[in-house]
Parts: sequence; structure tokens; C-alpha cells
Amino acid sequence: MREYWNSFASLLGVLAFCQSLLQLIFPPQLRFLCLKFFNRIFHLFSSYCYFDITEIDGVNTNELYNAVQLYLSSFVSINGSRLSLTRALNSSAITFGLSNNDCIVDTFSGVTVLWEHVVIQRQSQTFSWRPLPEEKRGFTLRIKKKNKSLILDSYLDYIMERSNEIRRKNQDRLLYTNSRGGSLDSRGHPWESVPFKHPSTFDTLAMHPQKKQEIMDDLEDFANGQSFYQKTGRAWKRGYLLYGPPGTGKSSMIAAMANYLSYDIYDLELTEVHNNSELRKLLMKTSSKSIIVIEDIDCSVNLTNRKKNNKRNYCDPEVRCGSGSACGGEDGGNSITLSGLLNFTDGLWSCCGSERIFVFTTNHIEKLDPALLRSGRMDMHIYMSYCSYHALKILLKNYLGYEESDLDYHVLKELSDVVDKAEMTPADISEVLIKNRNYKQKAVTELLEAMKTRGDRNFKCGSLRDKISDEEEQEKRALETPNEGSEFEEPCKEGENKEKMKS
Ligand SMILES: Nc1ncnc2c1ncn2[C@@H]1O[C@H](COP(=O)(O)OP(=O)(O)OP(=O)(O)O)[C@@H](O)[C@H]1O
Ligand SMILES: [Mg+2]
Repeated sequence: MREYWNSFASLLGVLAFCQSLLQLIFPPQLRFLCLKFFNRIFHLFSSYCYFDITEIDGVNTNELYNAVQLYLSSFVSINGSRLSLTRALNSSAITFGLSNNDCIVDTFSGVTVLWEHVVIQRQSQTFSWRPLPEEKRGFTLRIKKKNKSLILDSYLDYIMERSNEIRRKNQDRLLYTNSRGGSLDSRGHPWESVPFKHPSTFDTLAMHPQKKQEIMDDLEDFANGQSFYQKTGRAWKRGYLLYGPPGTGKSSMIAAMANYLSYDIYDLELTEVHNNSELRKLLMKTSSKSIIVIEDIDCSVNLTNRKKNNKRNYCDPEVRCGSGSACGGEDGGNSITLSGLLNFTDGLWSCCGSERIFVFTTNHIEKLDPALLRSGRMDMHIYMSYCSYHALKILLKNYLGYEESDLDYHVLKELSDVVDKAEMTPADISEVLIKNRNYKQKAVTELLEAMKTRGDRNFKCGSLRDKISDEEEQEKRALETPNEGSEFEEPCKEGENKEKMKS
């Protein structure tokens, strides 16, 4: 063994001598050719092969470099002693990276590979429209030659997939809106985005735990269902219809879904979309792993297959078609139609991306065209109900930090007796609790009072419940369009007023 080392050391000595001789005697070009030759010989007899992934590929950023950096960041934080730290734009997470010229070992399908982060100072800068960074960065992947074909493709695919996942997890969610009314931004995008920081989660959402679990399981199945959707020949998308009175948590549920799956949200404002083809273009510009939301679908536009004289109908010349512009028919030119919307969610175009969720919300499911409700269209219909006893317990925990065991048995009994009769929305209850959140006892007492009063009134007003929610919805619309608004009144009286007005 010692002899072996001796001969190896003398070989290295000879090589070093040859190199210095080369430097002395030969011109640089010849030296370069010799080095290249030695390099070739070395690689020929080496059992490894090497792949360079440079940061900049020509003048473009190499996506694979960024992907490898993110992928390695997921485990270098545990192994490394010297790491580089970065925080990307729109991200609240810090990413770890290999420092310059550091190495890390990874194992994939039982095969061990070595990654080296290579950083070299760039020589003189030649003129370029886009100045290059002063350092030339890249990763070198070392794989045993015999394993190259076995893992290279699948390993790189795996890295791309993992890095996308990490990027999504690290980055803040984005909320997109099409409020620019069909115009495009400088990069040709019809959507505007802001960071989405809604704190609603399934933990804070007040609804029956069993129902909540069902929805979470459904979302989970969907997100992990790529192979299922492929096997069954179905487009990888899912539709949810959330319906129920105002203030029962439909928007909060959408935020909770987005936070649960780490998806972006596209809030589609139908009133800003001029026709079906614009709707299709918007769809094409949405990304995968996103939730496309249309809120209050019943009152966004006139979405029925039948022609009605509705004042929101886009074919009303005063509403949509300006002077001189021709008004299309049901599927034509200048209007959004139900069939256009159904194509948006169901048709061939809806599959131009994958892993997308459509969520429609409405306060009045009965006003929707049956075509929207047909099975297979909206996969799950979720009723967001008035506050139940289970939901109330979640609200008491959220706002006052009260567990069930913290409350007196009699108070709990009273709350459970009155909560269903009160027919208060979680939003109503939240308001009472927020107002008194620093005085917990008072908050509970006041809530009980409010519930009893509401329960008594419901008992007296009886069947006016539907009219109440009608009025509540009108209040909501009035807030959205202040000119048409009216004064707030007690819901019960409003119902009565409406009756009087009618008579
Ligand atoms: N189920 C719920 N769980 C927790 N909080 C809720 C729930 N429902 C309503 N809230 C509270 O009430 C407020 C209004 O709720 P949200 O906007 O989600 O209601 P909505 O059903 O979307 O109403 P609308 O039909 O008017 O759009 C929220 O800010 C939230 O704090
Ligand atoms: Mg809402």
C-alpha cells in the first residue's frame, strides 16, 4: 500500500513537473490543447460523469439552476456548516443554499450523487445589452457512469417538481383580479396581483367539524389525485358551489381552501369581462394550482339560457353596448352567456392548465340556472348555514380563547338551546364577540342576550326568514353601489316594510 502511495506521489510530481515545463516552453494555445487532452484522458478512465448546470444559459436565466438551488436548499439546511441565505421577492421564508464551491451528497432511487456549487470570477466583461453578473455560478452534478441513464431524466424531473413545490410553499399566496376591465399590463397579462394574506384557515372556520373534515379530505384527494384523473381520463379540476346567507363564511372558506392547499386565488369579476372570448383569454392566463373564484354568481351577470328582460343583461344597449357597437346574440360578440361560462369551467379550454379549482358563491342557489347545478358541473355543493352550536364553540375559542370546559354548564346549555332559534350568522356573532373581546364574561352574556332577542323576533316574524336574508343581501349590494343604498334597519322591520311597500 505504501509503495502504491509512493508511486502515486511520484506520478503527481512528474505531472506537476510536466505542467511547469509546458508553461515554460509552450505557448498558451498549445498549453490549453495539452490540458484539454489530459482532461479527456482523465475523463475516459474515470468512473464518473459530470453535468454542468450554469446559472445563465447564453443570455437567459437557466431555470434548472434555480430549481437545483431550491431543491438543495431543502436539505442543506440540516447538513451544511456554512450556508448562503436568501429571501425571494414576495416570499416570507428564508432559503438556505450551498456556499461557494461547497459540495453536498444526495441519494435518489438508491443512487448516490454529488452536487458541487461552482463560483468563478467572470473574466473581462464584453459588451452585452444585458450586463452579466460578475461571478459565473453553476452546479456540477457528479454521477457514476453506470447510473447515468438509470436516473438522470427522472432525477431532474423530480428536482423540477420538488422545487416548484418548495417555491409555492415559501412564496406568499397571490390574489389576482381582472379589475382592469380587459386591458393588459406591460407583459400582456390581463390579471393584476397582490400578496394574499388572508388569515382564515380551516381551524378558524366556524362550521360543523365533520363537514369541515369532509371538505378538507376532498381537497386533499384532489391535490394528490393526478394519477387518478389521468387514469380516468378526467380533466384535473374540481368545482365547489358555496351557498348560504350573507356572513356565513363563504369568502372565508375560499381563503381557508387557498391557505390549506397553498394555491393562488383568481377572483374573477364577471362584470369586467366583455364577452366569452375575453373570458377564455382570462382562463388561459391562469396558472395551475389555483382557485378561480366567481363570487355572487347569481347577480354578476344574467346567466340563464333563457332570454329574459333583466336590467343587468349585457345585451341591454344601455348597459353594455355603446352607441354604434353591435350587440351579439346569445353566444355572439358582446356578451357573456351561460354557455360561455360553462365552457369556461367545463369545455376543452378549461383543461389548458391543470390542478385548478373553480369556486362559485351565491346567496340564492334557487336563482341559479339548473345547467350550473347539473351533476358533474359543480362537484360539491356546500351549504354555509347560520351559526350552529358546533360553529359557536369555534367562534368562542377564536375570539375569547374559551374552550368548552372553560364555560359554565348552564351557560353552555342556554347557548345550545338558543343558537339554532336565533338564526344568527357567524358574522353577526363575531361582531358581538369582537366588541367585548377584552371582557370575556360580558361578551358571553351579551351574546346570549342578542341570541335570545333574535330568537324571540324570529318566532314572532316566523316565515319572514327568507325575506330577511333577501333584505340583508340588498344591504350588501347597496354597500357595493352606494348611490342605490338605503339606511340600515332592523332586519325584521325591513321584512315588514317590504311587505307594506308591496301592499
Ligand atoms: N363560518 C365562519 N367562520 C369564521 N368566521 C366567519 C364565518 N362566517 C363569517 N365569519 C366572519 O364574518 C365575516 C364575513 O364573512 P364572509 O365574508 O366569509 O361571509 P360571506 O358568506 O362570504 O358573506 P357574503 O355572502 O356577504 O359574501 C368574516 O370576516 C369572518 O370573520
Ligand atoms: Mg363573500
